[in-house]
Amino acid sequence: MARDRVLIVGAGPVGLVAATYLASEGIPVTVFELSRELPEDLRASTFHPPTLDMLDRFGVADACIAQGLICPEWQFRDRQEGPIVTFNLAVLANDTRHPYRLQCEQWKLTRLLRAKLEAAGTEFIYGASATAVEQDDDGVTLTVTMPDGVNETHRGRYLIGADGARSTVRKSLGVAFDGMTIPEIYLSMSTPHSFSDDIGGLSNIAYISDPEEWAVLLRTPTLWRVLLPTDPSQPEDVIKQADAIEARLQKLNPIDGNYEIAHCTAYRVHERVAEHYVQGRVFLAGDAAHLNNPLGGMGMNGGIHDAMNLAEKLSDVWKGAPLDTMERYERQRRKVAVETVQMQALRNRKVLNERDPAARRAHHDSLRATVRDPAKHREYLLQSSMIQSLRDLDTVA
Ligand SMILES: O=C(O)CCc1cccc(O)c1
Repeated sequence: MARDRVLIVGAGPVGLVAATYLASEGIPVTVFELSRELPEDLRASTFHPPTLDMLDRFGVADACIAQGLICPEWQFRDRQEGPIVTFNLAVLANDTRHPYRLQCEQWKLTRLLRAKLEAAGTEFIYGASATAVEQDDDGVTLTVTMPDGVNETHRGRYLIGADGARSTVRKSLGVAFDGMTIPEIYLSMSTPHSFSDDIGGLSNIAYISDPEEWAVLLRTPTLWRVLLPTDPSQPEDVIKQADAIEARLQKLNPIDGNYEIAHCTAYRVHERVAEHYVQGRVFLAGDAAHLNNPLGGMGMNGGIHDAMNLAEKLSDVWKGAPLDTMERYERQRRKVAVETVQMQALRNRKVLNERDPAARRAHHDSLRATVRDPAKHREYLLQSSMIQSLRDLDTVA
């Protein structure tokens, strides 16, 4: 007999949001995490308005807001021309309870959710490296290798793979993950240096276009994050060399003295969507199901939206709805990944590094016209804040 529970692989925001939803419905959950502790590194830090609205359900939105930075504005700038437009999320006041972007490190959310789950008696198994998933008519069997090298098997009624881009769950199901790798390496850094002290009128979130080297500047409660595209033919250790980083930051924003670098990573970026999100009793969510470039901060948010949609339907299934209810999860959320998130992320990258001066000018003019017109301004922000994609879900059978 299957142990009567849902197994969740991955204790990132996606896995823990799904776990919290299910636990709040009285459904027993076991969470498996590869690391020995919840990771505290700097990953996603942007929370869009509807994600905060969702987190309200668990009583954690206010605690994230208290630990984060409320950003009602974000900017599009150009390295040569300076500010092009400033979007103001206050125009969404009637569309969301949180008309702003919140900059808050994702680990603050996972800590809050874990505390809630632990208080509710949810089982966490750390250091568990998932190696295989099998299923039969009664349930699923997850095999994990523990830090001492011992293999364990765990049974459950259903399994959620929220185990990230290299998802073992997805691989174990043999689900294709087609798409492409972007021909750039992204160099992501953080520094305590305050860019807004040097650059007049700089918003806390700024996308800066340039035909040679676009940039993103993003402020978190304690640091500024900088994202730069990098030639992929260079080895990672060369890209991350201190003097190379210093030269690039000085070119972006010259200062006296050197930049202090708190954190630096270089990563390859993929645009991929899993062929299936649902295979019998096993479901994929977040990066395990879809990957896109980070421009626009849609990765973690989209993953949390997956987790809410999935958990709501799985909760119905647990209470007696047919298993094929889950197929609609795939139809709805896969469509969002392909038709909205991926398209938007690719467009964001294209406009940042547009080389044709006429096309660049046309884009800047179109942004200015959008911000000038209140209806267009709101419509643009409904899209970029991921509200519209949630509203459109109802149109999917
Ligand atoms: O657009 C966003 O919200 C995230 C873009 C970004 C900024 C800084 C570092 C990084 O890895 C991504």
